Formats: sequence, structure tokens, C-alpha cells
Amino acid sequence: NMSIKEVASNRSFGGWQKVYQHESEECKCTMRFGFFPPQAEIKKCPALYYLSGLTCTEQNVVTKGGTQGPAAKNGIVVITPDTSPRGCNIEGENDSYDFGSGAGFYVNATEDKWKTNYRMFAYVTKELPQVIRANFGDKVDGDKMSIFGHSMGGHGALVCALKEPGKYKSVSAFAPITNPIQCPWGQKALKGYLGDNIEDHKEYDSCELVKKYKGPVLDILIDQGTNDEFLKRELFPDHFQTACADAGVKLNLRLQEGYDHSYYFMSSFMEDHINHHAKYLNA
Ligand SMILES: N[C@@H](CCC(=O)N[C@@H](CS)C(=O)NCC(=O)O)C(=O)O
Repeated sequence: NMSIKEVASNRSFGGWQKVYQHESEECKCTMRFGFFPPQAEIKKCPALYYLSGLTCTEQNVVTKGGTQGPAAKNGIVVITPDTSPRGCNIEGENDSYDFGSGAGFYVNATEDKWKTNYRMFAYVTKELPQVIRANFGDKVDGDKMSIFGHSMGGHGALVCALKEPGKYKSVSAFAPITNPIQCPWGQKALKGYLGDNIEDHKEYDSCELVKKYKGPVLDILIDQGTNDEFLKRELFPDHFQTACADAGVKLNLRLQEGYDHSYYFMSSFMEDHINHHAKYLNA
């Protein structure tokens, strides 16, 4: 079932910030996503997926990310999925901010309790692009997509690009969780969704994945605020920098003086990121 329903529509920068909902096959629940086609199009636009961080829905980036202006300027459709399945009546799904609802970590869960619904990797990389293709064939060029995200979503974006070589033309991240197997957020989520085997966790760790990446050349942009309250405990951009250098993958890691982990930080550099993707999507 590829049908979608419009639940919000607001004029913005000459386009429309929309929100749609649909019944997801992968997540077995109703999922929402934001959708911003820059103009009432005369040509198909490339698509840029934005993955949000812990506790977010599609609303956080839609209202605070500042994607619309730069997306309109570059003629790019921005697609903003939710961060997890919701309302699945799984025991404990709403107990903590960093696991379950709002915290899908962009994995395909294998643990019994979660595996039926928590399939965010498949949802983001396969189902959502199919839904977009089926509903917006006239607006979106299904062959041109890129991905970026913030924190848990930065981890998600890097993992999607590294696990699916060639699917995305470019990848970038704001304050990504780069080495989840070594940080409290990541360890809790990967253990909870995937079980105890560390080898399974490595399949969703950018530092591990970049070591064995074999695909088209990647030019990764990461922005990281130096006053980010989670920098030293959860994010470890230095680990990813070392892993990229070892693997010969090009990384532009920019440390942004005094910025924190919030949307004040992301919105400040949103235009740079969208321009980065436009370079590849509009090539
Ligand atoms: N609320 C959590 C942190 C959650 C958090 O910082 N979430 C980030 C993503 S990792 C976010 O974007 N929050 C929503 C917002 O700022 O709009 C805490 O108290 O430690």
C-alpha cells in the first residue's frame, strides 16, 4: 500500500512545506514525514533525506532546521522521516528518551520484542524512497538522492551511505554519533535492538563500516560544535576522523567554536550542508 495522506501544508520560500502520513509496511504502523518540494515543479528535483536525533519527530527540523530557504534556492526536495515507529504497544516503548519511541537508531531490529516494527534502516533506505517514487513521480527524481542528519540521525545518515554504496550521491552530518559501539546511547540501543553480539553492533557503526567501505568516492562533511554537551561522552568525531584517514575516505570535519547540540547550531550551518549536497545532486 503506497497511498499517503496530507496532514499539513504551509507555503514557504515559494514552495510548500507538507507533512504526509502513511501506513508503513516495514514498521507496521502509521508513519509521518515532512516533504518540501521547492516549487510547484516543472521538472523533477533530486531528493535529500534528513534523519533527526533522539526525541524528535519530523516537526523539529521542519520548524527549526531552516531547510526550506536553501532547498528552494537549490531546487532540492527535502524529506524528513520520523525517528522511530510509534504507538505499536510494545511494552516499555515509551519508557526512556533514548530507546524505543523517538529513538529507532535507524537499525533493523532483530530482538523479538522490537523486530516486527523497529525496521528504520529498511524504512529509510527502501520503503520511503518507494513511497516517494509512487506518489511524486512527477516531482522527484528517484535516481538522485542524498542523505544527512543530526546526532542519532547523523549516525543514521553515515550508516545508510556506508552500507548502501552508490545509493546516495553525498552524505553529511551535524554532531553525529560516530562510534555507537563505544558510547552509552549507542550501546544501549544496539544491545536493545540487536542483542548481545558485538559483531552485529558493528554493522551499524560508522567507524567500523568505513574501514570496509568499497564504493563510489565519498566526500563527507561533518559539522561539530565545540560546546556540544554530548561531544565527549557520545559523539567522538575524532574516532571517525581517524577511521576515515585510515580508510582513505575524504572527510571535512569542521569544529564550530562555541556551538552546542541544538537546532540553533544546525540552522546556522544548514545552508552549507544543502549546498554541499546540491554540488552532487545537481551535477
Ligand atoms: N533530552 C535529552 C537530549 C535529547 C537531545 O538533545 N535531542 C536532540 C537530538 S540528539 C534534539 O534534536 N532534540 C530536539 C530539539 O532540540 O528540538 C537529554 O535531556 O539528554
